[in-house]
Amino acid sequence: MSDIITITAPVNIAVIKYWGKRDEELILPLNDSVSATLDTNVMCAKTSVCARPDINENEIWLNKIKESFNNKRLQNCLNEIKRIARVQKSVDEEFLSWNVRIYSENNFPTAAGLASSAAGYACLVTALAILYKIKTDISTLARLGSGSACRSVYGGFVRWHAGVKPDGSDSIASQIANSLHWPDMRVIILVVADTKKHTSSSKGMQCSVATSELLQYRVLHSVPKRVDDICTAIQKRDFAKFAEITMKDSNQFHAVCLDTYPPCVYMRDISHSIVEVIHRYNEICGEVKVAYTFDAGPNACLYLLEKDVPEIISLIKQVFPTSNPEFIKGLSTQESQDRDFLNQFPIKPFEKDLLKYLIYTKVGDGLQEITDGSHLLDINGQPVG
Ligand SMILES: Nc1ncnc2c1ncn2[C@@H]1O[C@H](COP(=O)(O)OP(=O)(O)OP(=O)(O)O)[C@@H](O)[C@H]1O
Ligand SMILES: C[C@@](O)(CCOP(=O)(O)OP(=O)(O)O)CC(=O)O
Repeated sequence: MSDIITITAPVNIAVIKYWGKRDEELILPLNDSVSATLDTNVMCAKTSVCARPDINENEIWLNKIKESFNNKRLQNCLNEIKRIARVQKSVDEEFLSWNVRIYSENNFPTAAGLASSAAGYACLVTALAILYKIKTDISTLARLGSGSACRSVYGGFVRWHAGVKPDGSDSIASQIANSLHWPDMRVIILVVADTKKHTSSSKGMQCSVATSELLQYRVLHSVPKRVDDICTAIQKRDFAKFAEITMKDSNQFHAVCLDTYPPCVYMRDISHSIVEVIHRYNEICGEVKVAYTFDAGPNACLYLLEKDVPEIISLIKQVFPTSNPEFIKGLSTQESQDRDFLNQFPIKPFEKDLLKYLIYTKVGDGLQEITDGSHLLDINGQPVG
């Protein structure tokens, strides 16, 4: 019988996007990417695992529902961890013969373009690596589940190095700066839709690699310089530069999606309206105070500094009116009292409830092992509650 191992893992949102693989099986990217890891107190995946002789087949439960284990990525992760355990002789053969139960929950919408797979796989492989007592680079294991998951292993600002080796051994994530480096950096996620998206990132990027000429240009000419420049901007805490690169990279990524044949359309009218509002706001301020970025979905992720949060929240509520009494989730915040500024803002309010809610959060730490006993499985390996 094994102990129960429980891990929490964060979501990460890329500012230089990963889009396109050079190896589908090993999940090796065409380009480096850079992200910020978000606070697990607001958004996280939590996973408990155990191995027992009385579990008849490997099981995975996601958000209280038993899912099929017949999932290639999941099996690749488990097989690789067991292979390493055999090589390192970290557990005995009997332990290796037992089946596992994986029980995972996300405290935010799954498969909605909010990086659930990143948090989920980072959590899962870390819990299994501890269960099988192996010593290895966790980001490499997480990458086998979902590329972007390798960046959720670390807190703060993270770079995933594409690497050049065919076996992927140099395709790993590393920390650029920890979560305390830029303490006033804040993140607001504007949730337009929290339902499952039509074209998964995996399918979408496969199609882009096959058909988009712009993707080739992006990989060769745009990303290398942007990655260097944004790492420098992060080191120097140069918000204006960080923001400009973030927005340009999001725009180019979605241009690649449209250059894909047939096109992958992830942004919606409301997404484009958010882009317009942010550019108008920055223009009026005479400096770049807020950046937007969009993953493979319509939801916007805004990066901004803490001092500007009240004004931006008030502006969003004015331009995108809501009837949701619980519109703001996450950290507590205040709103701006500067009615003059808001009254003079040149974009008139859109129709009500285009935005479902927003999540206010900050840059946070990476993975954490839960040692206070709040597991999702009890001592008999059964789901708690
Ligand atoms: N906590 C979890 N544990 C294990 N697997 C998970 C977990 N959360 C999500 N997943 C896996 O990730 C899949 C969702 O990945 P998908 O890439 O479609 O969406 P997303 O990660 O929310 O969006 P994106 O990657 O575009 O930001 C789920 O169907 C499931 O297989
Ligand atoms: C747009 C993105 O969010 C794409 C993420 O793609 P995934 O990591 O979900 O793809 P797979 O490796 O196929 O699982 C950009 C990013 O996070 O860098």
